[in-house]
Amino acid sequence: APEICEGLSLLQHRGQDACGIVTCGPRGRLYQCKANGMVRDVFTQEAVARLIGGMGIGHVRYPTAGTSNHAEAQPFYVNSPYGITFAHNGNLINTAALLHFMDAVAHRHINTSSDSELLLNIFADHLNETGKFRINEEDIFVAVRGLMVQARGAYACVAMLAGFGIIAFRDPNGIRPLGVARRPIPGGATDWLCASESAAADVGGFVDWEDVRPGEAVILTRCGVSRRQVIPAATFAPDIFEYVYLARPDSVLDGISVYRSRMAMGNALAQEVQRVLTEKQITVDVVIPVPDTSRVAALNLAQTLGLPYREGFVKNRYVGRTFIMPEQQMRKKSVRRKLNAMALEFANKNVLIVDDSIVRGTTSREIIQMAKDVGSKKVIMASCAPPIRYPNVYGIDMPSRAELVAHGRTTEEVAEAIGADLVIFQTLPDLVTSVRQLNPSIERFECSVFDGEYVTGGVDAAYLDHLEGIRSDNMKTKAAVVNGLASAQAAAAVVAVGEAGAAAGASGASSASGGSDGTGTPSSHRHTDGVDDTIGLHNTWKLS
Ligand SMILES: O=P(O)(O)OC[C@H]1O[C@H](OP(=O)(O)OP(=O)(O)O)[C@H](O)[C@@H]1O
Ligand SMILES: NC(=O)CC[C@H](N)C(=O)O
Ligand SMILES: [Mg+2]
Repeated sequence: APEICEGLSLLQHRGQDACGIVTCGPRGRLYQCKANGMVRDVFTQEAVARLIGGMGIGHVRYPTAGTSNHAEAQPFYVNSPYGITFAHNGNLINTAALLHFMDAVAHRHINTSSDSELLLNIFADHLNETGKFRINEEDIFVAVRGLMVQARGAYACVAMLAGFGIIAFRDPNGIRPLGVARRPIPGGATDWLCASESAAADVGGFVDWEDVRPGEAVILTRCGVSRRQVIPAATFAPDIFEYVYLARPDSVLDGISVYRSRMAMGNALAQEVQRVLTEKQITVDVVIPVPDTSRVAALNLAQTLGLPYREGFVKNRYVGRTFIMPEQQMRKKSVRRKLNAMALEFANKNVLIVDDSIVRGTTSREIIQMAKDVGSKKVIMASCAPPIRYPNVYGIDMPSRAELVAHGRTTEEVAEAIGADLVIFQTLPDLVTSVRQLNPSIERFECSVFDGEYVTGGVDAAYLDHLEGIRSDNMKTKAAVVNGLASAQAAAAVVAVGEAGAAAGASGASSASGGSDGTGTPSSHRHTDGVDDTIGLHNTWKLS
C-alpha cells in the first residue's frame, strides 16, 4: 500500500476528485480505502498501515461519467466470481447497450452511474461464464477478450482477483496509456508494477517500462508475467491530448517523451507565430507561459523566436489543476487563486502568452484580464493545440460543444470571447508531426477534439446530443443534487445495517476493524450511504 500510495501521488495530476486503494492480504482477504479527496488527504499513515498485503491496485479519479459522488470512487469491487477489484482509466461509449445487457442477460445490478462499475461487471460476467471452481490464466485471457468484444470506447484497466493476481489490459485502439515495469528484488524474485504513466515506475525504482499494446492483456501472479494479444489491435491511436496536457512531462508514453513532444510543439508553434505576427505587423516584447503545463513549450518557442522568456504568472503551488475540476464555478475561481500576474513583466509591453490549450477559455479569459489589469499594451495568446471544436468521449471531460470556446467560432471570434488582441493556434498537422516524429511507428493519434473523427466509430450526432444532455455542466450539477438526495434517503436504512454490522465486528468477525462499526472507521466518520458500498471488504477508513 505505501508504494501504491506513492504511485498515486505521482499520478495525482490525472485525477483530483477521489482516490482509492485495495490490497490483497493473507488468505485472499481484500482491504480497501477510498474516498473523495486528494491522495495526501485520503491516505493517512494509519489508513495505509491497515492496507496489508503484497499486491494491490489503486486509482485517482477524474470523473468522465456519472457524478463526483464518492460512491463512484474506484477501485470497484464485486464478490462474485472470485472476488474482483477493478480500476479503469478512460470512458465507454456504448454504456446504454451494456446496461441493457446487464439487466436483461447477465442479471447484474449496477448501482452507480459510473461506466467503470459497468465495465467491471462485464468482466465479472465473462469470468463467470467459465463456470469453474478455480480459474487459470487461459480463462482470464478469454474473459478479457469477451470484454473487449463487448465494450466500446477507451479503457486502460487493472483488475485484481483475490488471492490470484493482477490483470492489466488496454482497449484495442490503445487510446489511454498503460504500461508495465519490473523491479528485481534480492533472491531472484521480481516486483511488478502497472501504471498509466512511466513516471510512476521511475520513482519506485521499477525499470524496463513496456507499454501494454492495444488489445493486449497482461497477467501478473506469483509465478511471473504472461502477456497475450487477446484481440487484434484496431487502429493504434493514442490520445494526442495526453501529450498536449494530461500526462506529466517526465513520462514516456508509447515510446514518446512527453517532454520532448512539448518542446517540439513549442518549436512548431514558433513558426506559426512568426508568420502571423509578420502578416499583422505586430512586435512582441516578451513570452510568458501559463504555469504549469505550457512552460516547456513556451520556453522553446521563445528561444526559437529569440524573445525573452519570463515567468510573469506565479503559480500557487497548493492549487491543483483547474481544467479537471468538475464545475465551472470552481474552475473559474481556482484560476484566480492559482495564478498571480507580476506587473513588472507585463506593464507597457506587448506580451505573448503561451498555453498548451484553450478549451473552455476559463483560464485564458481570466489571465488575459489579469495581464491587462497590470498594464500590458497588447495581449496575444498562442495555443500549442489547435482550436478544440468537438467533444471528447474517451476520458477527457469535455462532453459539451456549447462549453468549448472555439466551437462555432472563428479564430477572431475566439480572441474576442477571451478578450485577447490576437489568438494564434497551432495547426493540427504541426501538432501531429511534433508528437509523431518521436515515434513514427504510431500511424495515427486520436485527435477527435480537433477534427471530429472518432477512432472507435459509433459516435454520431445523436450520440453527442445524448452525451451533452447527461454530461454538460448544468446536468452534472443536477445529477449531483439528485444523487445527494438519494444518499440522504438511503442513510436511515443503512445506519441500521451498520449497527448490526458493529455487533458482528465486536464478536470478532472482522480482523482488520479498529472502529466501533466493524469497518475500522470511527463512528463519527461513518460512511452512511453504503448501499453502493463494496460490501464485504475490510474498509480501513472512510471520509463521510
Ligand atoms: O481553456 P480552459 O478550459 O481553461 O482549459 C485549458 C487550461 O487548463 C489547463 O490548465 P490546468 O490549470 O488544468 O493545469 P496545469 O497547471 O497543468 O496547466 C491547461 O493547461 C490550460 O491552461
Ligand atoms: N479518468 C478516469 O479515471 C475516469 C474513469 C471513469 N470513466 C469515471 O468516470 O470514473
Ligand atoms: Mg494550464
